[in-house]
Amino acid sequence: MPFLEDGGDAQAYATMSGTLDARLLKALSVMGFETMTPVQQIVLTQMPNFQSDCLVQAKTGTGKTAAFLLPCLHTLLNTPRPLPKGQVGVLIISPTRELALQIAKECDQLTSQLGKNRLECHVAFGGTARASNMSKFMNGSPSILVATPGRLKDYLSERPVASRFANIRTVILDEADTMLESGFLADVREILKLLPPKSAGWQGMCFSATVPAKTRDVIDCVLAPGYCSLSTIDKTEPPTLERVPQYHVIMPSVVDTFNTLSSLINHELAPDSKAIVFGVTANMVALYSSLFAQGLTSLRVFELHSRLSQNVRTRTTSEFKSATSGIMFASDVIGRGMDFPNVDLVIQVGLPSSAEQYVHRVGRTGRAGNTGRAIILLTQAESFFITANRRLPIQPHAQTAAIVNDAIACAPQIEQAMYAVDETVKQRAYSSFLGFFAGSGLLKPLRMDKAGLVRIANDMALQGMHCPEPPAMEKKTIGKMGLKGVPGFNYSSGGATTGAQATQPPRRPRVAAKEGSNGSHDVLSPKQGDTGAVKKKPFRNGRRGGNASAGREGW
Ligand SMILES: Nc1ncnc2c1ncn2[C@@H]1O[C@H](COP(=O)(O)OP(=O)(O)OP(=O)(O)O)[C@@H](O)[C@H]1O
Repeated sequence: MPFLEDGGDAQAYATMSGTLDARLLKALSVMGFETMTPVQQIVLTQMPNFQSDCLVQAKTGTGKTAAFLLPCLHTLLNTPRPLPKGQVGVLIISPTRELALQIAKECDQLTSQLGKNRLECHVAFGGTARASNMSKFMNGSPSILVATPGRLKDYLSERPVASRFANIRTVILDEADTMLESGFLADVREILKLLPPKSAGWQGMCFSATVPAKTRDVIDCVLAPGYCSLSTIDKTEPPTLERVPQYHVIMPSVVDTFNTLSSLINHELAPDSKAIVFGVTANMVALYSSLFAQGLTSLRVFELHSRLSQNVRTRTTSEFKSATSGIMFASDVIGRGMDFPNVDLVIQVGLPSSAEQYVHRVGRTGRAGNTGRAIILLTQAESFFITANRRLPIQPHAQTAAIVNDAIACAPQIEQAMYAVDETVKQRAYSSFLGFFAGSGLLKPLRMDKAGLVRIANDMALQGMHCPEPPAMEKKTIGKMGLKGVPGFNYSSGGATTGAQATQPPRRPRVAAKEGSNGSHDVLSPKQGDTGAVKKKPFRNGRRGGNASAGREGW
């Protein structure tokens, strides 16, 4: 299918005959890739040569994976210095496990026509058995490795494994802006120290939809001076795809989240829809998913976040990829790069970690030339995100009033469904909500003190989750969140709650808050062998950093 974002003539892959390896061209044809996407075209026709260092920027969902795989695979297949057996020639570093698997799959498809000269592509990421994976790697002939930073660092710390990289030809950072953010940068630097030096001549490639100015400072970790910079993005355009109209729905407070989300889903989704709903923390996502699985939607409910086992994550990813309809409640583990075909709607509940993350999440729809819609559901207090990011083309949802009104009618059904949700799920969601806010740096710009945060969390638990009392919290956990001594908690002592100590009477809050899993958005924790944690600062100009309009009464 030709897919050019802005119209114009798509160049056929057939025109690359003689330039691109014939076996790769055959594989592209088998995959149904007849014409190049703009990023593929710019890389394959404008890079000085296929071995050049490059920084490539293109919008989400426009085919960056093939754009970085094709030049390096061509080089591997046509080099006068064939790769010694067992040596890794191409290393792709990806921020998430799911993305690593997706890239490896596309690589296998592109190398499917090599016959007995096939190139082995291996993956390495956390959450899987280290020993058996490593022995598979050591006993195989991996020419290509797709890895997440944590597990890769771990692999490289073993000398026999590191020796497999002595002939490395290309190092690729996918989602380069994430890989070069503070949470990951240390890992990336560490990995580069364990690889042959840049002076050994390997090619560096950095691909991303967004390249914030600050990441350019560190890009020289991977790219040699004078690298080629390519972009298919017109700087005057909004950073998301034009074909994805984007809307906001503003609800009064966080207590209204569940009813309003239900109303929004009723308004937006048809029986054949395929949608992703992003929540801010893994445990909030788990709550949405448990709630909506109580018969609130006729669509099949999928759940994906870091608190699930890797087996479940992998199975869910593959099932949602092939599903023709369904609703996936997800955290940022799939916020970037993941390609789920035919997603027609993306809903974001609460604040994304940054404007860039907002853009990446929107990019889960409207992919490969398809259409899609994106909606962000915020509380009144969180609506500063819209004004702080005017460059994002987010319009008020035309049916906001009806959606917010109909939320009231959804209340009885939500209440019933909430009773059926496991108390542990609610407790974890409550705790993650507190943890996120307490550690987010958002309290100050929202003019909310710690006692106010606990009050709002309790309101959400009592009125939103219909808990009989605020979920019990261990003193130790409260201390870790920096909330020691803050009134309003229902302390547990080794599992038993002492509810009388601090339960507040149910009270309709004037405002709301949002989320967090142990104080963090659910983006790849280095502990899970995935990525670095998101840095949490208040928003400003698209990044967290504070905003004058954020401090509404009630926060
Ligand atoms: N030349 C092509 N012709 C048809 N389909 C293509 C072509 N190139 C890529 N695709 C399809 O487009 C979709 C998006 O590709 P891909 O996942 O590589 O995008 P991306 O730019 O890496 O996205 P993100 O920024 O979200 O990481 C995939 O389903 C892929 O199979």
